[in-house]
Order: sequence, then structure tokens, then C-alpha cells
Amino acid sequence: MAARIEVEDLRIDFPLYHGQSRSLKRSILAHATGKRRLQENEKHRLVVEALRAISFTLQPGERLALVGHNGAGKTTLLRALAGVYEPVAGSVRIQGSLNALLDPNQGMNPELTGRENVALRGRYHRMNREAVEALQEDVRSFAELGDFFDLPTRIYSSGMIIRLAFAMATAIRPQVLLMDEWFLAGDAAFREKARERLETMVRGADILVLSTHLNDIVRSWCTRVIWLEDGRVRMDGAVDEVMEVFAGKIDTPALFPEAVAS
Ligand SMILES: Nc1ncnc2c1ncn2[C@@H]1O[C@H](COP(=O)(O)OP(=O)(O)OP(=O)(O)O)[C@@H](O)[C@H]1O
Repeated sequence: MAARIEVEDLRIDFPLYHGQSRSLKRSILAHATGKRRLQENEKHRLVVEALRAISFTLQPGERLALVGHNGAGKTTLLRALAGVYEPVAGSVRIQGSLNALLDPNQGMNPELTGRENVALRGRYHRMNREAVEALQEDVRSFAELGDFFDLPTRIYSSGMIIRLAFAMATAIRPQVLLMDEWFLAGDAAFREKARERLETMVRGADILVLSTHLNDIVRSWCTRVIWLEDGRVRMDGAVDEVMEVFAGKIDTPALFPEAVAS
């Protein structure tokens, strides 16, 4: 089955306040400045409008970078694609096997050893015994955890968890790869090794969606950029075209002037 992502008129809100006090809500809304992302929804709840009217389609071979300033909605969009957040309206359709490098603790049982956690992941992907053993060996040699590989992950340091999570998440090649930029960080010694392994994985995936602030990563890995601003698509196009405007070299009118006016 060919990989495909279809997002149609996606809207995601985060409820902030469930109480009934109208005066408190009125006061919060009155003091909300600038971007007007705090709103009262249809059920009279105070919400952050995290994403609005997001639509795009990705075909095999497309490598999409999500760019935008802090709070623009990049992580929320990645999580909505991964199925972590339910749309308030609109839809997300994903075709093909999916791997999401979003949260290092995702899918890990702290009572199990590193080796057992890898086996669990392998079985989740319906691997047979030999394949699970090969996966364990691959992760063990990449993560360099020494004897800790056979101890419960609850006693790992946060750096060890990241190494294990990274090695596991990059050992199984999906058709659709979703990635948050923290996976490109990590300590300096690990970074170069990690980047090489990621590159192999990224080149092997049919579709990549990556959230990043790193210009060189966008330019070397991606074919398309969606620039998010205040939860909406400000610009969607080829890497050079969007990055030039995003970097502030060319001024362009906002698609939704009311959303960006301060
Ligand atoms: N759990 C939550 N509850 C309430 N509001 C949230 C929650 N998660 C995100 N938001 C809000 O949704 C908006 C989008 O946040 P998001 O984390 O997707 O932005 P981002 O572009 O990934 O930012 P950054 O580059 O800082 O990581 C922000 O206004 C943020 O405050």
C-alpha cells in the first residue's frame, strides 16, 4: 500500500477552563492580547486555538518540514498526525506504516530492562524470534548502554533513556516517519552518530514530516515546507521559496491578517 497523508480542514483546541464563572472567563478573554488564540468555544469553554483550517496532502517521496515560531502549532500538528490528539473538527488520514519520534518515553515500560523493552517493541511490530534478536543486537550496539541494557529502564539516567528510545525508534523503518526536532539534539558525542543513523532512516521512509528550527536540516532533508503561524498555514511550498520568506528576506501579506495582527 502506497504511503499517503491527507489532512482536511483540521482544527485542534485545548480546553483551558471548565468552570462556570462567566466573569473569570470574561476577564481572561479581555486580557488576552495580540493573537486572539484564547477563545470561548461553542460549549462556552475557554480554549487555546492550537490549529485552525489546516489542509494538505503528502504523497510518497515528499519530505515536509514544519517551521514556525514558538507556539505556532508544529508539535500539535505532529501529534495530531500520530493520532495522539483527536481533531475537534476536520480529519487526518494516514496510509502506510507509521513511526513517530515524538516522545522518548513513548511505549516504554519502566519495569522492564532495555533488552525486554526492545523485545516488546519487536513483538508489537509482529517480528519473529530471530528478527527480535537482531533488533535487540542492533539497539544494544547502537545505544552503548553497557550492563545497563539488562537492567530496568526506571533506573536509567535521562540521557540513557534518550539513547535507548532513539536506537529503538530508528531501528524499525516505517513508510511514514514523523519527527520532532529534539531527536536531532542530544549530547554532542551522540549527535553525529545519531544524525548518520537518522539520515539512513529518513532516506528510507516514503514520507517524512519533521518539525525543526534548523535551517540546514530543512534544506538538506526536505522537499517542501509548511510555515505555521498562530495555528494556521502561513505559507506552503518548495523549500527555497518558503525559507527565503520565513527568514525575513521577502515580505509577504498574511493569509489571515486578523490572526497575525497584534
Ligand atoms: N496541553 C496543552 N494545553 C493547553 N495549550 C496547549 C497545550 N499544548 C500546546 N498548547 C498551546 O497550543 C499552541 C501550539 O503549541 P505547540 O506546542 O504545538 O507549538 P510549537 O510550534 O510546537 O512550539 P515550540 O516551537 O515552542 O515547540 C500554543 O499556543 C500552546 O500554548
